Parts: sequence; C-alpha cells; structure tokens
Amino acid sequence: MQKLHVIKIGGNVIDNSENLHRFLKDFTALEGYKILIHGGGKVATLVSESMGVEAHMVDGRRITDIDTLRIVTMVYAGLINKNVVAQLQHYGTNAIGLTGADGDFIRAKKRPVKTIDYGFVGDISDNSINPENISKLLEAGFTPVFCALTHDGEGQLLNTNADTIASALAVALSKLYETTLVYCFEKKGVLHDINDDDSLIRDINPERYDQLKADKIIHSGMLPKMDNAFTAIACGVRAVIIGHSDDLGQLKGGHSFGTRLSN
Ligand SMILES: Nc1ncnc2c1ncn2[C@@H]1O[C@H](COP(=O)(O)OP(=O)(O)O)[C@@H](O)[C@H]1O
Ligand SMILES: CC(=O)N[C@@H](CCC(=O)OP(=O)(O)O)C(=O)O
Repeated sequence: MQKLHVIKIGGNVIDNSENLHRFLKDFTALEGYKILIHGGGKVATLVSESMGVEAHMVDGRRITDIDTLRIVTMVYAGLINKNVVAQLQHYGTNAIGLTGADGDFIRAKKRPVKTIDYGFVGDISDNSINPENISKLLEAGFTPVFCALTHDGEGQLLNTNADTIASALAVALSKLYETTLVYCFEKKGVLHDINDDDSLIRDINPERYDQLKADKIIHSGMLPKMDNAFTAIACGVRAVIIGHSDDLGQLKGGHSFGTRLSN
C-alpha cells in the first residue's frame, strides 16, 4: 500500500500569514500523496461580524442560518481556499481547491433539529465519501485542498467542521492507502498546561484520554478534535498526530512530532 498524509490546518494558523507560509512550504516539501483540509472559523467570525451577522457557536459548531451559510461559502470556498491554492502553486504543489460538492467527493446530511437547530450544518455518515474518485486526482498528480463545506446531493451546500472532514477523508482513504492523519494548529500538541509549550504529552491512548478529560486538562476545541482522531484510528487510519504547524517538516525525515494517538 502507498502512503498518504491527510493534513488539517486550523484557523489560528490561517490567520497568521507568516505561520501559514512556513506551513505551506513544509507541506510542499513532504513527499508522497497528500491531501490538505483547512478550517477558517476565526476569519468567518470576523467577516460575519463585520457584515452585521452575529456568530453563534454551540459545542464547537457554528449555528449556520442562511446568511451565515452565504458568508462561510464566500470565506471558506473563496477567500481562504483560493489563497491557499495560489500559495501552494507558488511553492510548487499542483493544488486543486475543492468543496465536498466538487466531484461529489463529500456528501453530508443536514443535522436534524433536536434541542438545538444548527441550521445548514452537515454530518458525514458512512459511505458518503468515495475514495476511488479522490484517488483519481492523487494518481493524476493533483493535491486536493478541501475547505469546510459539503453538500447533500440535492443542491444544498452544508457547513461541516474541518476536523470532522479530515477524519472522514482519512478513514475513507485508509481503504486504499496507508494513511496518517495530522492535525496542525498553533500549539506543540496536547499540553498538560495550555500556556506551557514544554508540557507536551507525547502519547495518548483512550484510557489516558478519559483521565485527561476528567482532570479538565483537555477541554474546549481539543475535545471534538480528539474524538475525531480516536474515531479515525478505530476505523483503520494508521496514525494520528496533533501538533504545531511549524513542526510539520519533521515528518519529512520519517520522524514524528507533537502528540501521537494510539489504541
Ligand atoms: N490540553 C490541551 N492542549 C492543547 N490545546 C488545548 C488543550 N485543551 C484545550 N485546548 C484548546 O484547543 C484549541 C484547539 O482546538 P481548535 O481551536 O478547535 O483547533 P483548530 O485551530 O485546529 O480549529 C487550542 O487552541 C486550545 O485552546
Ligand atoms: C459546523 C462548523 O462549525 N463548521 C466550522 C467550519 C470551519 C472550521 O472547522 O474551522 P477551524 O478548523 O478553523 O475551527 C465553522 O464554521 O466554524
């Protein structure tokens, strides 16, 4: 089996042009098949509020009414995706920018209304990604760059968390490739103390994760990220790394970095 890296980059890195450029250069230098997924929640919130549309998040998910959907479509599929693709072309990666609607690569279902109406937020279910179709792009020499939008197959775009898209892509593609999922953000990895980069936790298994959650060492945005990561491992992804975008270059020599999750 050939190797594949599925790499997600978070909103705080996208927001910092120096970090973003360093990351995109290191991403280009990484050999073999790769797919990039970017978030951009922070930029979407800024643009939304500048247009007079208040941003609401519940459990790390954006309440996406029709005005918010229009804004996130402009920001994720337009502003961020096309800038990332243009920079990657500049560094020498033949990137192709995509939403889940392009090529029918990622379908999702609008989240049903229970106690909360999330609006146009999509959940990805099993078999909603066809890995063979994405593989055709990889084999043709393209590097897919996905933003945080999916579609329902009936003409409706949906907003889907970028960590979830990365995990779902990694799981689907692990049927064809030996896949490593990498979550890059602005910290060294999962930390004992989020203000101390020297407090990196190098390995976490599900038992340790339960303990770290109970001790409130892991909280907020890191919770859904870890849940997505453990789901990926349970479903066939070979390894998951959570670490700083500046350290991606370490993968080049076959080294690891940040926090490594295992079963
Ligand atoms: N133990 C921890 N170690 C590192 N970050 C943590 C931890 N617990 C909570 N966090 C928070 O999780 C955030 C990352 O989640 P999120 O903002 O969703 O990431 P992304 O930028 O990739 O979208 C960090 O910025 C940090 O504030
Ligand atoms: C449904 C939902 O919440 N979608 C996310 C998609 C962007 C994202 O995931 O961005 P980060 O990775 O930068 O957080 C949102 O709109 O914020």
